[in-house]
Amino acid sequence: MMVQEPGWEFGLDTGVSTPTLAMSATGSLVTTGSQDLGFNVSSETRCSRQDRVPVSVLGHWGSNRGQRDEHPLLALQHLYQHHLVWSIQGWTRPAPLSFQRNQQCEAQQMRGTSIPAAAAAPQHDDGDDDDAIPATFSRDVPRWFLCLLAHFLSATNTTTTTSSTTTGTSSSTRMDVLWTIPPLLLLLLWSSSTFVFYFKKCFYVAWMMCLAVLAIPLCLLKSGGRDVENMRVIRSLVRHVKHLLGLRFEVSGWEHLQTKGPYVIISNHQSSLDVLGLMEVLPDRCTMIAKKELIYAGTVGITCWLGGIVFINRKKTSDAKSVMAEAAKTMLDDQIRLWVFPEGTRNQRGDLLPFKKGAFHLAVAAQAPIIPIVFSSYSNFYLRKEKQFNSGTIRLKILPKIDTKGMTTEDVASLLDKSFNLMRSAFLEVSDSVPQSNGTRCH
Ligand SMILES: CCCCCCCCCCCCCCCC(=O)SCCNC(=O)CCNC(=O)[C@H](O)C(C)(C)COP(=O)(O)OP(=O)(O)OC[C@H]1O[C@@H](n2cnc3c(N)ncnc32)[C@H](O)[C@@H]1OP(=O)(O)O
Ligand SMILES: CCCCCCCC/C=C\CCCCCCCC(=O)OC[C@@H](O)COP(=O)(O)O
Repeated sequence: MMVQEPGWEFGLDTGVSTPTLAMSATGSLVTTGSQDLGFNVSSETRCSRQDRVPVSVLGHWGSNRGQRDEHPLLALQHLYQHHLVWSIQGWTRPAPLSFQRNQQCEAQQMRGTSIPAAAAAPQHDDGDDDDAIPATFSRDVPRWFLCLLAHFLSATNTTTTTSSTTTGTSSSTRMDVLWTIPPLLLLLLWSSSTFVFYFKKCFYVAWMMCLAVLAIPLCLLKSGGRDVENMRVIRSLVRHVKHLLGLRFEVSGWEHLQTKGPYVIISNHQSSLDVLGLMEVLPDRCTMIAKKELIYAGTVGITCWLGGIVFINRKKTSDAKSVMAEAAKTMLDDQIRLWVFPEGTRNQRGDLLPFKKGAFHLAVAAQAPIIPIVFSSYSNFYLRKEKQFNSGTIRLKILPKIDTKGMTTEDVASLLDKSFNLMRSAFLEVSDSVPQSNGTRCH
């Protein structure tokens, strides 16, 4: 249900007396849990201290609790009770909000959908009445944070206005602005989980790119070119990245990786973060099958090529099949292990996607065993839609090998089914028992 409900105002107490603080209050209401409440409140405005920001409430109340037809304001009230946070330009901290009915639209609203009494009347926050919408939310965006932001904005403003007249003043205010950036960054990291989400993602990609710059000469020195042995270099360079992102791995079933000779590892694929878990358990002489687009990922692409990664064109099955048939031969000739993501794409839907057949054809062609590895669900610390990237624990479960000796292409379908069922139940099991995220503050 989409409901447009104009004429409600959020009073936004900025806590800052400067009239220069301009805010674009475009945001969405999100819960700290993982429910998709699908409720948006948006407004673009400039405001100063205690301005009332006119917003239109646009939303659909899509929880799975049978409340679809609920009035959006009642839904909003409900959300408040569930500790939702108000996000302004991506800062997801509870902001001091107050609620007031816009007189101009009163008539319009009376004609439209009925408005629940609790939401319609301005309320007073007595601090312990959880059933009403409080008039002012006391879980403030810290005042000093807003002061610093205001300082930053006014310093930027001063720089623009003074730079044309006095060079000295301009450079000192520029220094002022520069000095404001690190604490501002820290404060944003502290106060906004959305900012943390983007920051960590950008940091991850940038850091991996930098590590790859280091990896390229090291790989060339080690092997003189493309060689699976370069994966040792890559593995040791990537191992520490988990600490920087606040991630922890709990690995079980190490003994199943003690298999000699070539084998095919299959695992579920949730995100590019899988690389961290992969490097945690990567056996010697093991490389991966990857989509060919990865080779164009700058320094990371070059490193992947140097590590002997086999690139396939997923859009051309015949090409992919012949590359994988070649890989089966190389596995045997060079005693190599291959890691395949049989889902064929990233998937974070809380279950496994149906498997593609390539990995099983590969194992049968090389008569090599399959070792399934399951990564627990990332949903307890990483939510792409909700822009959450907290610290967390990932369970990696290495399952016993599945032999393929004597199998032919006829057996591929049953081999796939067997592997899928084993991995699916292991995935549900490890995801169920995985500890919850350490919270938004522990990044
Ligand atoms: C220092 C720091 C630096 C940075 C450090 C970087 C670290 C370095 C980490 C890298 C980490 C990489 C991570 C990448 C992760 C991905 O790139 S995931 C995406 C790429 N991977 C895959 O797609 C693998 C899985 N896909 C497959 O196996 C698919 O089967 C294929 C081969 C692509 C074909 O796909 P499809 O045509 O869509 O579907 P599918 O139904 O499976 O096959 C169609 C037909 O072909 C047949 N077929 C399929 N495969 C074969 C085969 N091999 N032989 C014979 N017949 C076959 C099937 O039997 C089927 O025929 P029918 O049985 O139905 O008659
Ligand atoms: C053309 C660009 C390819 C994307 C690579 C972006 C560069 C990322 C840089 C640093 C991250 C470090 C490790 C990267 C390895 C991630 C490989 C990956 O996760 O590829 C996605 C692929 O499994 C499935 O792709 P789709 O889900 O079908 O889409």
